[in-house]
Amino acid sequence: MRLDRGDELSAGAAGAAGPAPGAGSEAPRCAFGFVGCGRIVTATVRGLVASGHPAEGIVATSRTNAGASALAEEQGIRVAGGAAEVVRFADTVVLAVDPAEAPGVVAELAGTLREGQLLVSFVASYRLATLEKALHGPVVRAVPNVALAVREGVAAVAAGQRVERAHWRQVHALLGGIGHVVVTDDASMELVSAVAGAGPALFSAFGEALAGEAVARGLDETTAKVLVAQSLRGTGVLLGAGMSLPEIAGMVASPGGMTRAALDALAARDISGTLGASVDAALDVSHRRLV
Ligand SMILES: NC(=O)C1=CN([C@@H]2O[C@H](COP(=O)(O)OP(=O)(O)OC[C@H]3O[C@@H](n4cnc5c(N)ncnc54)[C@H](O)[C@@H]3O)[C@@H](O)[C@H]2O)C=CC1
Ligand SMILES: O=C(O)[C@@H]1CCC=N1
Repeated sequence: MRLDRGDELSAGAAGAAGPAPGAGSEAPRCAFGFVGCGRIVTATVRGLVASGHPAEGIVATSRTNAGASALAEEQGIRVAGGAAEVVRFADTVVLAVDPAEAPGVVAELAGTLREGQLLVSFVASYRLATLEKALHGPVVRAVPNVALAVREGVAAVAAGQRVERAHWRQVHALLGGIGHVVVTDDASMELVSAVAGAGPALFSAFGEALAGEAVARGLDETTAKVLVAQSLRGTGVLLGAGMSLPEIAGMVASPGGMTRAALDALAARDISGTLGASVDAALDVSHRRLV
């Protein structure tokens, strides 16, 4: 639902709280406000709500508000009439628009953020220094991934110079319950995006290729996909149980057995070179659009 009046926020169909349009002039404060409401924000909000965060404490806006309204229908969050309204009602503002849109949105936000109000940017290829120069306030750059949706995400974060202890608490409130938070520096963020932001897509592509090879050799497609998907999932659970990647490989590969032969074939065909080309391709895009 889009609001008609700038001082009110609406709750989606699944949300219980929030002033009805036409009621009072002050909406309850929202812990998190999202400017941009696409794939990564959907993942973040699903994770937050699944972890018990009240949906009425989340507000979002998107270009036409189609994305924000869809997420409001699904999760019960509030929809704001635009970026300025998100800033007005949220304690922490999260910027998650396309990189090409970010400079314009940041210029719009520059005049509206309150003194000391934290902005967390998920925008790829958008340097911390550029954000700080435009906003003159506390800013954190974060590279999350979509596994936040199931509270198994990872997010690397780099903090600007005006970030204080209280802001770190806000960052942990946003990301700490839905993913592993790794503190890093801005210079590492392009690489982080290439391996972890893109990570779920890369592992999915690897699984698709593996299943495809089984199908090409005669296994039916459904069976192949189930086998590979569950192998991928099980590997993740083993990692979560504390095993390292080499330990998992070592537990599978019997000396002189099938897995050892399979791993050797991968190494002989330069799996590192293949993945290196993938990382380089991602970095190339990132560096070309870096601002
Ligand atoms: N999808 C992912 O796994 C990850 C994405 N990111 C970054 O997060 C940002 C968002 O990514 P996605 O959610 O995948 O993109 P998306 O294309 O799914 O969503 C972009 C959202 O921004 C909104 N938007 C665009 N221009 C706007 C404007 N001027 N004002 C308000 N809203 C506007 C769109 O309406 C849409 O809701 C990008 O910068 C991306 O690089 C970072 C890490 C992971
Ligand atoms: O594909 C992209 O450009 C963004 C950054 C990392 C994940 N998604």
